[in-house]
Amino acid sequence: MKYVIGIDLGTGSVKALLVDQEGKVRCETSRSYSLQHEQPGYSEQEPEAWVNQTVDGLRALVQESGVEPKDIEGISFSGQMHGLVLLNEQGQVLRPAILWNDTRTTAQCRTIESKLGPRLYHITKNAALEGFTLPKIMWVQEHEPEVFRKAAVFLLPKDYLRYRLTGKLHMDISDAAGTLLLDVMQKQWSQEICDAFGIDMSLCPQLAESLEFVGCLLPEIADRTGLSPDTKVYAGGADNACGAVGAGILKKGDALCSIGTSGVILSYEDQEKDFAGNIHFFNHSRPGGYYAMGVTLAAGYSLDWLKKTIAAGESYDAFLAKVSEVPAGAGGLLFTPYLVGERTPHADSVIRGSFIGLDGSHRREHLVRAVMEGITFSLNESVGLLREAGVEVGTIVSIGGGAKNEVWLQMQADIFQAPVVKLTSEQGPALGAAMLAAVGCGWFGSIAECAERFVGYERQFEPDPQRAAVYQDLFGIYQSVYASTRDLNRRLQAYR
Ligand SMILES: Nc1ncnc2c1ncn2[C@@H]1O[C@H](COP(=O)(O)OP(=O)(O)O)[C@@H](O)[C@H]1O
Ligand SMILES: O=C(CO)[C@@H](O)[C@H](O)COP(=O)(O)O
Repeated sequence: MKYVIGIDLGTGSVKALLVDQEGKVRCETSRSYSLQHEQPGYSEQEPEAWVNQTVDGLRALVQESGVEPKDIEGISFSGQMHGLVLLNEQGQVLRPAILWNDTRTTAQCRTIESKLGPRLYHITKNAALEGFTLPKIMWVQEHEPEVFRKAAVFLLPKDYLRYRLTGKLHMDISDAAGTLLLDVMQKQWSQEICDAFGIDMSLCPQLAESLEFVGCLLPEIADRTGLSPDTKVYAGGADNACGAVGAGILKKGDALCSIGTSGVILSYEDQEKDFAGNIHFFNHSRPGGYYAMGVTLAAGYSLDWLKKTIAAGESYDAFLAKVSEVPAGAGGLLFTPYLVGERTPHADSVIRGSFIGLDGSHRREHLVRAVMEGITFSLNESVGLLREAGVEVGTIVSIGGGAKNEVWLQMQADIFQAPVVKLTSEQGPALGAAMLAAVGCGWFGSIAECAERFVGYERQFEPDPQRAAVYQDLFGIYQSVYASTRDLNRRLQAYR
């Protein structure tokens, strides 16, 4: 039997999956690392921690699986999007990576808008948002000019990891689409955007398709992990593109809900479509494909925050056990998940979360249910934007940590008013990365062919008409909380 490895470089941890030719997960490991929030709105990570934890996880994967290293044919990657890694001429990291959920770049976004006007959307198909990479590059240019002067190339997180594993510098197109420097339809770096902001084109790395073979493992990495130096490495993709691959979202009409640290609603698109910048539009890992996506910045993060705050040390199952005892609507308690600001539909780095309607009778499970509902309402705003743009959102495949809980899956069906499907084996973007390696190795003729073997659907959750009606009503109230708390949060900003 032959194997491939899929690596997902997430925000909280790196996960490695060893998958066989039947699509069965033979072994998995996970290693975590921390986030640094030096100031409110800042979110950084040390790229060296990604490398060390990945190498450690790979070594454990090889050892625990007992598989012969020569039988592991290929590796590919999925990674948290948008994070800025700057390297000097020698390939050394110049400063900590500035991550997707860092919101310090509002001023740079306004500069991008005023300088490029409609050209930004025309070229990149996206709006200027704090999380994207170009504003981060501009922030370093303005605030750390001595660092910027030394910068020879920029990479995204999983591209840096791949560089350290292979010694080869590339960025894959699905991830490059989230930089605001890529001409998304032409799949080329935009000279016009680089010129507008004094960025030398040499800062942009060589582009690769997700399925492209980029090299083999460095001997030093093979030594440290126990893998063969002949293991073939394929470029890989953005975590949301890989999540889509791993969930079989590969043709028009397919839609995905992912609840990880962030939350995502995504639909496959087979051609250019105008979302007027309200929704992200990126290249898919399937060659020639695209996807439209709305993002809730603090989805799983919000539930994690509540768990850490009121139930530290408890398992998720224990923490969520009583949620099913509380009816839809959490006893009149509403939560907005704006703990780190918001992306879709309110691109707002200043807004923060609220509990509205707290009552003396509310117990812990009301808070927990309200947080789960608030996250799902936020994702429903993205479902609404897709539907308004004419996308038919039918069945939605649900992945990520949020898909582990059946009450939450049913809640998704009731709030989205769409059937929600759970995968047989929910491995998230790491499985998508393994599938890219499997296709790269030539096991299958296409990603779709691989998905037929690797992706299975276990159960479908149908919307319950009564609960759907309750949620529809509450959703209207939820939507008005943003406008009602916007100015309050601006006034509170000084106290953060
Ligand atoms: N058993 C569970 N039930 C419901 N939600 C869970 C469970 N376990 C984790 N989660 C949620 O999923 C999130 C982590 O999801 P994951 O897909 O692993 O995230 P990431 O890839 O961003 O690190 C947590 O923040 C938490 O909110
Ligand atoms: O910013 C985005 C997408 O635009 C995020 O989805 C990141 O890609 C991080 O994802 P998770 O760690 O939550 O999976």
